[in-house]
Amino acid sequence: MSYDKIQVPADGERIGVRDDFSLEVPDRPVIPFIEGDGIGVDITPVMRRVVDAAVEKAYGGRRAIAWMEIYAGEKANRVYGEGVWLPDETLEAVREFVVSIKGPLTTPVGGGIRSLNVALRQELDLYVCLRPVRYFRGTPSPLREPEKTDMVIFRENSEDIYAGIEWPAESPEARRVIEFLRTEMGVEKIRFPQTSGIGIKPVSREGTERLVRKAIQYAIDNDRASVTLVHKGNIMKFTEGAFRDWGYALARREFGAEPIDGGPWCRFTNPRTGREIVVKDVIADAFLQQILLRPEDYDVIATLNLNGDYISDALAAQVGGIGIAPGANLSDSVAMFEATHGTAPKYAGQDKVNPSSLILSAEMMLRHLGWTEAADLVLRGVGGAIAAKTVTYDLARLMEGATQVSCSGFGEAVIANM
Ligand SMILES: NC(=O)C1=CN([C@@H]2O[C@H](COP(=O)(O)OP(=O)(O)OC[C@H]3O[C@@H](n4cnc5c(N)ncnc54)[C@H](OP(=O)(O)O)[C@@H]3O)[C@@H](O)[C@H]2O)C=CC1
Ligand SMILES: O=C(O)CCC(=O)C(=O)O
Ligand SMILES: [Mg+2]
Repeated sequence: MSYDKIQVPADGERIGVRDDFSLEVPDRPVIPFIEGDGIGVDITPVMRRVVDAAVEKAYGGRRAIAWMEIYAGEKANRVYGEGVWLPDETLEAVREFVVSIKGPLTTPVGGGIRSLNVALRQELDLYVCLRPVRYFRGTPSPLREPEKTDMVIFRENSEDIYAGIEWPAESPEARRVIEFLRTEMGVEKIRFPQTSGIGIKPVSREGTERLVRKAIQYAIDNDRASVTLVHKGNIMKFTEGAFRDWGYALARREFGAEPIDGGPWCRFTNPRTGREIVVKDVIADAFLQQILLRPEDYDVIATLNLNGDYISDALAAQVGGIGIAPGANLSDSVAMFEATHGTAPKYAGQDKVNPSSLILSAEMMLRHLGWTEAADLVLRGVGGAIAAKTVTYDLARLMEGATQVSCSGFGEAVIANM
Protein backbone atom coordinates (compact mmCIF):
# COMPACT_ATOMS: atom_id res chain seq x y z
CA MET A 1 0.00 0.00 0.00
CA SER A 2 1.36 3.46 -0.84
CA TYR A 3 0.55 6.31 1.51
CA ASP A 4 0.03 10.00 0.90
CA LYS A 5 1.12 11.81 4.08
CA ILE A 6 2.40 8.84 6.07
CA GLN A 7 6.14 8.27 5.78
CA VAL A 8 6.90 4.57 6.10
CA PRO A 9 10.36 4.19 7.70
CA ALA A 10 12.70 2.66 5.14
CA ASP A 11 14.64 0.70 7.75
CA GLY A 12 11.59 -0.96 9.36
CA GLU A 13 9.69 -4.16 8.59
CA ARG A 14 6.04 -5.07 8.80
CA ILE A 15 4.82 -7.41 11.56
CA GLY A 16 3.28 -10.55 10.09
CA VAL A 17 0.24 -12.51 11.32
CA ARG A 18 0.21 -16.32 11.06
CA ASP A 19 -2.96 -18.34 10.40
CA ASP A 20 -3.44 -18.92 14.12
CA PHE A 21 -3.20 -15.12 14.70
CA SER A 22 0.20 -15.34 16.40
CA LEU A 23 2.64 -12.61 15.36
CA GLU A 24 5.82 -12.78 13.34
CA VAL A 25 7.79 -9.89 14.79
CA PRO A 26 10.91 -8.70 12.96
CA ASP A 27 13.78 -7.14 14.91
CA ARG A 28 12.88 -3.69 13.61
CA PRO A 29 9.06 -3.63 13.44
CA VAL A 30 7.25 -0.58 12.10
CA ILE A 31 4.93 0.66 14.85
CA PRO A 32 2.41 3.34 13.83
CA PHE A 33 1.55 5.92 16.49
CA ILE A 34 -1.07 8.65 16.78
CA GLU A 35 0.26 11.51 18.88
CA GLY A 36 -3.21 12.45 20.19
CA ASP A 37 -4.95 15.70 21.02
CA GLY A 38 -4.54 17.77 24.21
CA ILE A 39 -1.88 16.17 26.41
CA GLY A 40 -0.96 13.78 23.57
CA VAL A 41 1.77 16.25 22.66
CA ASP A 42 3.24 15.80 26.17
CA ILE A 43 2.88 12.10 26.86
CA THR A 44 3.50 10.51 23.45
CA PRO A 45 7.13 11.66 23.01
CA VAL A 46 7.89 10.62 26.60
CA MET A 47 6.37 7.17 26.00
CA ARG A 48 8.53 6.77 22.88
CA ARG A 49 11.71 7.76 24.74
CA VAL A 50 10.99 5.29 27.54
CA VAL A 51 10.22 2.45 25.11
CA ASP A 52 13.34 3.14 23.04
CA ALA A 53 15.47 3.17 26.20
CA ALA A 54 13.97 -0.12 27.44
CA VAL A 55 14.43 -1.84 24.07
CA GLU A 56 18.01 -0.57 23.77
CA LYS A 57 18.84 -1.72 27.30
CA ALA A 58 17.18 -5.12 26.84
CA TYR A 59 18.60 -5.97 23.42
CA GLY A 60 21.72 -3.79 23.04
CA GLY A 61 20.82 -2.57 19.55
CA ARG A 62 19.78 -6.00 18.19
CA ARG A 63 16.16 -4.86 18.25
CA ALA A 64 14.59 -1.42 17.83
CA ILE A 65 11.20 0.06 17.00
CA ALA A 66 10.78 1.92 13.70
CA TRP A 67 8.17 4.49 14.77
CA MET A 68 5.81 5.73 12.07
CA GLU A 69 3.52 8.68 12.71
CA ILE A 70 -0.06 8.38 11.49
CA TYR A 71 -2.74 11.00 12.02
CA ALA A 72 -6.16 11.40 13.61
CA GLY A 73 -8.00 14.20 15.39
CA GLU A 74 -6.80 17.79 15.37
CA LYS A 75 -3.42 16.92 13.86
CA ALA A 76 -5.15 15.17 10.93
CA ASN A 77 -6.95 18.45 10.25
CA ARG A 78 -3.60 20.20 10.08
CA VAL A 79 -1.92 17.57 7.91
CA TYR A 80 -4.78 16.61 5.55
CA GLY A 81 -6.92 19.77 5.64
CA GLU A 82 -9.87 21.16 7.56
CA GLY A 83 -12.57 18.62 8.42
CA VAL A 84 -10.42 15.48 7.97
CA TRP A 85 -10.49 13.79 11.37
CA LEU A 86 -9.77 10.15 10.58
CA PRO A 87 -8.10 9.68 7.17
CA ASP A 88 -8.64 6.35 5.41
CA GLU A 89 -4.89 5.81 5.25
CA THR A 90 -4.70 5.96 9.06
CA LEU A 91 -7.09 3.02 9.25
CA GLU A 92 -5.20 1.26 6.48
CA ALA A 93 -1.86 1.71 8.27
CA VAL A 94 -3.27 0.35 11.55
CA ARG A 95 -4.48 -2.71 9.65
CA GLU A 96 -1.35 -3.19 7.58
CA PHE A 97 1.17 -2.79 10.40
CA VAL A 98 -0.95 -4.82 12.88
CA VAL A 99 0.31 -3.30 16.18
CA SER A 100 0.00 0.41 16.97
CA ILE A 101 -0.34 2.87 19.84
CA LYS A 102 -2.33 6.05 20.19
CA GLY A 103 -2.67 9.11 22.38
CA PRO A 104 -6.12 10.37 23.42
CA LEU A 105 -8.49 12.08 20.96
CA THR A 106 -11.03 14.78 21.79
CA THR A 107 -14.77 14.15 21.49
CA PRO A 108 -17.01 17.21 21.90
CA VAL A 109 -19.99 16.87 24.28
CA GLY A 110 -23.54 17.26 22.97
CA GLY A 111 -22.81 17.93 19.29
CA GLY A 112 -19.97 17.99 16.78
CA ILE A 113 -18.04 14.98 15.55
CA ARG A 114 -18.67 11.53 16.97
CA SER A 115 -15.87 9.88 18.92
CA LEU A 116 -12.84 9.07 16.80
CA ASN A 117 -11.76 6.62 19.48
CA VAL A 118 -15.01 4.71 19.09
CA ALA A 119 -14.78 5.01 15.30
CA LEU A 120 -11.29 3.43 15.31
CA ARG A 121 -12.55 0.55 17.45
CA GLN A 122 -15.60 0.01 15.26
CA GLU A 123 -13.92 0.43 11.86
CA LEU A 124 -11.15 -2.02 12.81
CA ASP A 125 -13.51 -4.27 14.79
CA LEU A 126 -11.25 -4.00 17.85
CA TYR A 127 -13.87 -5.72 19.93
CA VAL A 128 -11.94 -6.17 23.17
CA CYS A 129 -10.96 -3.21 25.31
CA LEU A 130 -8.47 -4.77 27.72
CA ARG A 131 -7.65 -2.69 30.78
CA PRO A 132 -5.57 -4.27 33.54
CA VAL A 133 -5.79 -2.56 36.92
CA ARG A 134 -2.84 -3.21 39.23
CA TYR A 135 -1.24 -1.45 42.13
CA PHE A 136 2.32 -0.08 42.14
CA ARG A 137 3.78 -0.03 45.65
CA GLY A 138 3.86 3.47 47.09
CA THR A 139 1.15 4.94 44.86
CA PRO A 140 -1.27 7.12 46.86
CA SER A 141 -4.79 5.66 46.92
CA PRO A 142 -8.07 6.43 48.70
CA LEU A 143 -8.15 2.78 49.87
CA ARG A 144 -6.47 1.44 53.00
CA GLU A 145 -5.33 -1.72 51.18
CA PRO A 146 -5.04 -0.75 47.52
CA GLU A 147 -2.86 -3.80 46.76
CA LYS A 148 -6.03 -5.91 47.00
CA THR A 149 -7.27 -4.33 43.76
CA ASP A 150 -5.91 -6.55 41.00
CA MET A 151 -8.40 -6.89 38.16
CA VAL A 152 -8.36 -7.16 34.40
CA ILE A 153 -11.27 -5.55 32.60
CA PHE A 154 -12.57 -7.01 29.33
CA ARG A 155 -14.88 -4.30 28.02
CA GLU A 156 -16.97 -5.04 24.94
CA ASN A 157 -15.81 -2.39 22.48
CA SER A 158 -18.10 -2.49 19.45
CA GLU A 159 -21.76 -2.29 20.45
CA ASP A 160 -24.13 -1.22 23.26
CA ILE A 161 -25.47 2.34 23.62
CA TYR A 162 -21.86 3.35 22.84
CA ALA A 163 -22.41 2.45 19.16
CA GLY A 164 -23.65 6.01 18.69
CA ILE A 165 -27.04 5.18 17.13
CA GLU A 166 -29.08 8.14 18.32
CA TRP A 167 -31.12 11.11 17.12
CA PRO A 168 -31.60 14.52 18.73
CA ALA A 169 -34.85 15.54 20.39
CA GLU A 170 -37.39 17.07 18.02
CA SER A 171 -35.50 15.95 14.89
CA PRO A 172 -37.56 14.31 12.13
CA GLU A 173 -35.63 11.07 12.77
CA ALA A 174 -36.40 11.00 16.50
CA ARG A 175 -40.04 11.83 15.78
CA ARG A 176 -40.21 8.99 13.28
CA VAL A 177 -38.69 6.44 15.62
CA ILE A 178 -40.97 7.54 18.46
CA GLU A 179 -43.97 7.37 16.18
CA PHE A 180 -42.93 3.86 15.09
CA LEU A 181 -42.49 2.76 18.70
CA ARG A 182 -45.87 4.11 19.72
CA THR A 183 -47.98 3.00 16.78
CA GLU A 184 -46.27 -0.20 15.62
CA MET A 185 -44.70 -1.50 18.84
CA GLY A 186 -47.33 -0.43 21.35
CA VAL A 187 -44.83 1.52 23.45
CA GLU A 188 -46.72 3.80 25.80
CA LYS A 189 -44.08 4.67 28.34
CA ILE A 190 -42.07 7.39 26.63
CA ARG A 191 -42.78 10.05 29.21
CA PHE A 192 -42.21 13.16 27.05
CA PRO A 193 -42.48 11.98 23.42
CA GLN A 194 -42.41 15.47 21.90
CA THR A 195 -39.01 16.34 23.35
CA SER A 196 -37.19 13.02 23.74
CA GLY A 197 -33.89 12.28 22.07
CA ILE A 198 -33.64 8.60 21.16
CA GLY A 199 -30.68 6.23 21.50
CA ILE A 200 -30.54 2.57 20.51
CA LYS A 201 -28.64 -0.08 22.45
CA PRO A 202 -27.73 -3.09 20.31
CA VAL A 203 -26.23 -6.05 22.19
CA SER A 204 -25.71 -9.24 20.22
CA ARG A 205 -25.03 -12.87 21.04
CA GLU A 206 -21.96 -12.93 18.76
CA GLY A 207 -20.59 -9.71 20.27
CA THR A 208 -21.09 -11.03 23.78
CA GLU A 209 -19.68 -14.46 23.08
CA ARG A 210 -16.46 -13.31 21.43
CA LEU A 211 -15.78 -10.93 24.34
CA VAL A 212 -16.59 -13.43 27.09
CA ARG A 213 -14.58 -16.13 25.30
CA LYS A 214 -11.50 -13.87 25.36
CA ALA A 215 -12.02 -13.06 29.04
CA ILE A 216 -12.30 -16.73 30.02
CA GLN A 217 -9.32 -17.68 27.87
CA TYR A 218 -7.32 -14.92 29.55
CA ALA A 219 -8.26 -16.34 32.97
CA ILE A 220 -7.03 -19.76 31.82
CA ASP A 221 -3.78 -18.46 30.33
CA ASN A 222 -3.00 -16.25 33.32
CA ASP A 223 -4.16 -18.56 36.12
CA ARG A 224 -6.85 -16.23 37.41
CA ALA A 225 -9.45 -17.41 39.92
CA SER A 226 -12.68 -15.97 38.52
CA VAL A 227 -14.43 -14.24 35.65
CA THR A 228 -17.27 -11.91 36.65
CA LEU A 229 -19.95 -10.82 34.17
CA VAL A 230 -20.98 -7.28 35.14
CA HIS A 231 -24.37 -6.13 33.80
CA LYS A 232 -27.58 -4.28 34.59
CA GLY A 233 -29.69 -7.22 33.45
CA ASN A 234 -32.43 -6.78 36.04
CA ILE A 235 -33.53 -3.59 34.26
CA MET A 236 -32.35 -4.04 30.65
CA LYS A 237 -33.30 -7.67 30.35
CA PHE A 238 -32.77 -8.34 26.65
CA THR A 239 -29.46 -6.47 26.31
CA GLU A 240 -27.59 -6.55 29.62
CA GLY A 241 -29.54 -9.56 30.92
CA ALA A 242 -28.89 -11.40 27.68
CA PHE A 243 -25.17 -10.57 28.00
CA ARG A 244 -25.18 -12.42 31.31
CA ASP A 245 -27.15 -15.40 30.00
CA TRP A 246 -25.08 -15.75 26.81
CA GLY A 247 -21.92 -15.43 28.88
CA TYR A 248 -22.91 -18.26 31.22
CA ALA A 249 -24.10 -20.42 28.32
CA LEU A 250 -20.73 -19.98 26.61
CA ALA A 251 -18.84 -20.88 29.80
CA ARG A 252 -20.84 -24.11 30.07
CA ARG A 253 -20.78 -25.01 26.39
CA GLU A 254 -17.19 -24.15 25.43
CA PHE A 255 -15.32 -24.48 28.73
CA GLY A 256 -17.32 -27.25 30.38
CA ALA A 257 -18.35 -25.13 33.37
CA GLU A 258 -20.73 -26.85 35.82
CA PRO A 259 -23.34 -24.98 37.89
CA ILE A 260 -22.49 -24.24 41.53
CA ASP A 261 -25.44 -25.02 43.87
CA GLY A 262 -27.85 -25.15 40.94
CA GLY A 263 -26.39 -22.03 39.22
CA PRO A 264 -26.23 -19.57 37.65
CA TRP A 265 -22.66 -19.30 39.00
CA CYS A 266 -20.54 -22.05 37.55
CA ARG A 267 -17.00 -23.37 37.66
CA PHE A 268 -14.52 -25.43 35.68
CA THR A 269 -11.00 -26.70 36.11
CA ASN A 270 -8.27 -24.71 34.42
CA PRO A 271 -6.79 -27.22 31.94
CA ARG A 272 -3.35 -25.61 32.32
CA THR A 273 -3.06 -25.44 36.08
CA GLY A 274 -5.67 -27.83 37.48
CA ARG A 275 -7.06 -24.98 39.57
CA GLU A 276 -10.69 -23.94 39.67
CA ILE A 277 -12.03 -20.94 37.76
CA VAL A 278 -15.42 -19.59 38.90
CA VAL A 279 -17.66 -17.78 36.42
CA LYS A 280 -20.06 -15.49 38.27
CA ASP A 281 -22.07 -12.33 37.73
CA VAL A 282 -22.97 -9.19 39.58
CA ILE A 283 -25.30 -6.30 38.86
CA ALA A 284 -23.34 -3.19 37.90
CA ASP A 285 -24.43 -0.81 40.67
CA ALA A 286 -23.68 -3.35 43.39
CA PHE A 287 -20.36 -4.08 41.69
CA LEU A 288 -19.30 -0.45 42.04
CA GLN A 289 -19.63 -0.68 45.80
CA GLN A 290 -18.14 -4.18 46.04
CA ILE A 291 -14.93 -3.10 44.30
CA LEU A 292 -14.34 -0.61 47.09
CA LEU A 293 -15.41 -2.85 49.96
CA ARG A 294 -14.20 -6.27 48.76
CA PRO A 295 -11.90 -5.83 45.76
CA GLU A 296 -10.17 -9.15 46.51
CA ASP A 297 -13.35 -10.97 45.40
CA TYR A 298 -12.90 -9.86 41.80
CA ASP A 299 -10.37 -10.85 39.22
CA VAL A 300 -11.18 -10.91 35.47
CA ILE A 301 -14.18 -8.71 34.61
CA ALA A 302 -16.25 -9.10 31.42
CA THR A 303 -18.72 -6.35 30.77
CA LEU A 304 -20.58 -4.25 28.22
CA ASN A 305 -19.24 -1.11 26.60
CA LEU A 306 -20.73 1.64 28.78
CA ASN A 307 -20.33 -0.25 32.07
CA GLY A 308 -16.73 -0.92 31.09
CA ASP A 309 -16.11 2.77 30.51
CA TYR A 310 -17.33 3.70 34.00
CA ILE A 311 -15.67 0.75 35.69
CA SER A 312 -12.30 1.53 34.05
CA ASP A 313 -12.03 4.97 35.60
CA ALA A 314 -13.50 3.90 38.95
CA LEU A 315 -11.03 1.03 39.32
CA ALA A 316 -8.15 3.22 38.12
CA ALA A 317 -8.91 5.63 40.97
CA GLN A 318 -8.44 2.80 43.48
CA VAL A 319 -4.84 2.28 42.39
CA GLY A 320 -3.79 5.89 41.83
CA GLY A 321 -5.97 7.37 39.10
CA ILE A 322 -6.33 7.45 35.35
CA GLY A 323 -2.81 8.86 35.05
CA ILE A 324 -1.52 5.29 35.48
CA ALA A 325 -4.27 3.24 33.80
CA PRO A 326 -3.18 1.47 30.59
CA GLY A 327 -5.19 -0.34 27.93
CA ALA A 328 -5.42 -2.08 24.60
CA ASN A 329 -8.04 -2.39 21.86
CA LEU A 330 -7.84 -5.82 20.26
CA SER A 331 -9.31 -7.78 17.38
CA ASP A 332 -8.12 -11.30 16.63
CA SER A 333 -5.17 -9.88 14.69
CA VAL A 334 -4.91 -6.09 15.09
CA ALA A 335 -3.91 -4.44 18.38
CA MET A 336 -4.05 -0.74 19.18
CA PHE A 337 -2.77 0.30 22.60
CA GLU A 338 -4.01 3.43 24.34
CA ALA A 339 -4.29 5.10 27.73
CA THR A 340 -7.58 4.91 29.63
CA HIS A 341 -7.72 8.69 30.15
CA GLY A 342 -8.62 11.44 27.70
CA THR A 343 -7.01 14.62 26.43
CA ALA A 344 -7.11 16.53 29.77
CA PRO A 345 -7.22 19.80 27.78
CA LYS A 346 -6.45 22.14 30.68
CA TYR A 347 -2.96 20.60 30.94
CA ALA A 348 -2.18 20.37 27.21
CA GLY A 349 1.34 21.42 26.24
CA GLN A 350 2.44 22.10 29.83
CA ASP A 351 4.77 19.09 30.22
CA LYS A 352 2.90 18.39 33.44
CA VAL A 353 0.67 15.32 33.34
CA ASN A 354 1.52 11.75 34.23
CA PRO A 355 2.70 9.79 31.16
CA SER A 356 2.44 6.44 32.98
CA SER A 357 -0.88 5.43 31.45
CA LEU A 358 0.57 5.58 27.95
CA ILE A 359 3.96 4.18 29.07
CA LEU A 360 2.19 1.21 30.67
CA SER A 361 0.09 0.79 27.52
CA ALA A 362 3.40 0.56 25.66
CA GLU A 363 4.54 -2.00 28.21
CA MET A 364 1.49 -4.10 27.26
CA MET A 365 2.44 -3.58 23.62
CA LEU A 366 6.01 -4.82 24.16
CA ARG A 367 4.65 -7.90 25.93
CA HIS A 368 2.21 -8.44 23.05
CA LEU A 369 5.20 -8.41 20.67
CA GLY A 370 6.91 -11.01 22.85
CA TRP A 371 9.58 -8.49 23.90
CA THR A 372 9.15 -9.40 27.55
CA GLU A 373 12.63 -8.30 28.66
CA ALA A 374 11.92 -4.74 27.48
CA ALA A 375 8.42 -4.85 28.99
CA ASP A 376 9.86 -5.95 32.34
CA LEU A 377 12.32 -3.04 32.25
CA VAL A 378 9.47 -0.57 31.69
CA LEU A 379 7.61 -2.02 34.68
CA ARG A 380 10.73 -1.88 36.79
CA GLY A 381 11.31 1.74 35.73
CA VAL A 382 7.78 2.90 36.51
CA GLY A 383 7.69 0.96 39.80
CA GLY A 384 11.10 2.30 40.80
CA ALA A 385 10.25 5.93 40.06
CA ILE A 386 7.02 5.72 42.06
CA ALA A 387 8.69 3.88 44.96
CA ALA A 388 11.35 6.64 45.02
CA LYS A 389 8.47 9.16 45.22
CA THR A 390 9.64 10.87 42.04
CA VAL A 391 6.22 11.54 40.56
CA THR A 392 4.07 13.95 38.55
CA TYR A 393 1.61 16.42 40.13
CA ASP A 394 -1.32 13.99 40.31
CA LEU A 395 0.47 11.58 42.63
CA ALA A 396 2.63 14.24 44.34
CA ARG A 397 -0.45 16.09 45.63
CA LEU A 398 -1.53 12.96 47.51
CA MET A 399 1.90 11.86 48.79
CA GLU A 400 4.00 12.87 51.77
CA GLY A 401 7.56 13.85 50.89
CA ALA A 402 7.28 13.43 47.12
CA THR A 403 9.57 15.07 44.59
CA GLN A 404 7.26 16.51 41.95
CA VAL A 405 8.62 16.26 38.42
CA SER A 406 7.33 17.20 34.97
CA CYS A 407 5.93 14.74 32.45
CA SER A 408 9.29 14.49 30.68
CA GLY A 409 11.09 14.49 34.04
CA PHE A 410 9.07 11.45 35.06
CA GLY A 411 10.08 9.75 31.81
CA GLU A 412 13.74 10.37 32.71
CA ALA A 413 13.11 8.95 36.19
CA VAL A 414 11.57 5.81 34.66
CA ILE A 415 14.61 5.35 32.43
CA ALA A 416 16.97 5.92 35.38
CA ASN A 417 15.12 3.22 37.37
CA MET A 418 15.18 0.52 34.68
N1 LIG B 1 -9.54 7.09 24.53
C1 LIG B 1 -9.56 8.41 24.43
O1 LIG B 1 -8.94 9.00 23.57
C2 LIG B 1 -10.38 9.16 25.41
C3 LIG B 1 -10.77 10.44 25.09
N2 LIG B 1 -11.49 11.18 25.98
C4 LIG B 1 -11.82 12.56 25.59
O2 LIG B 1 -10.93 13.44 26.29
C5 LIG B 1 -11.57 14.70 26.47
C6 LIG B 1 -11.44 15.17 27.90
O3 LIG B 1 -12.19 14.30 28.74
P1 LIG B 1 -12.29 14.39 30.32
O4 LIG B 1 -13.60 13.89 30.71
O5 LIG B 1 -11.84 15.71 30.76
O6 LIG B 1 -11.31 13.26 30.86
P2 LIG B 1 -9.73 13.17 30.91
O7 LIG B 1 -9.39 11.77 31.15
O8 LIG B 1 -9.12 13.81 29.73
O9 LIG B 1 -9.31 14.06 32.16
C7 LIG B 1 -10.04 14.11 33.37
C8 LIG B 1 -9.11 14.37 34.54
O10 LIG B 1 -8.34 13.20 34.80
C9 LIG B 1 -7.04 13.53 35.22
N3 LIG B 1 -6.09 13.05 34.20
C10 LIG B 1 -6.33 12.64 32.93
N4 LIG B 1 -5.21 12.25 32.34
C11 LIG B 1 -4.22 12.41 33.24
C12 LIG B 1 -2.82 12.19 33.22
N5 LIG B 1 -2.19 11.71 32.14
N6 LIG B 1 -2.11 12.50 34.32
C13 LIG B 1 -2.70 12.98 35.42
N7 LIG B 1 -4.02 13.19 35.50
C14 LIG B 1 -4.77 12.93 34.42
C15 LIG B 1 -7.02 15.03 35.35
O11 LIG B 1 -7.47 15.27 36.67
P3 LIG B 1 -7.20 16.57 37.59
O12 LIG B 1 -8.00 17.67 36.96
O13 LIG B 1 -7.70 16.14 38.91
O14 LIG B 1 -5.74 16.87 37.58
C16 LIG B 1 -8.05 15.44 34.31
O15 LIG B 1 -8.56 16.74 34.53
C17 LIG B 1 -13.02 14.50 26.02
O16 LIG B 1 -13.14 15.05 24.72
C18 LIG B 1 -13.20 13.02 26.00
O17 LIG B 1 -14.16 12.61 25.08
C19 LIG B 1 -11.81 10.70 27.22
C20 LIG B 1 -11.44 9.44 27.58
C21 LIG B 1 -10.74 8.55 26.69
O1 LIG C 1 -14.06 8.45 22.86
C1 LIG C 1 -14.05 9.22 23.81
O2 LIG C 1 -13.91 10.43 23.66
C2 LIG C 1 -14.19 8.70 25.20
C3 LIG C 1 -13.83 7.24 25.30
C4 LIG C 1 -13.62 6.79 26.69
O3 LIG C 1 -13.93 7.42 27.67
C5 LIG C 1 -12.99 5.47 26.89
O4 LIG C 1 -12.81 4.73 25.93
O5 LIG C 1 -12.68 5.14 28.04
MG1 LIG D 1 -13.49 6.38 29.51
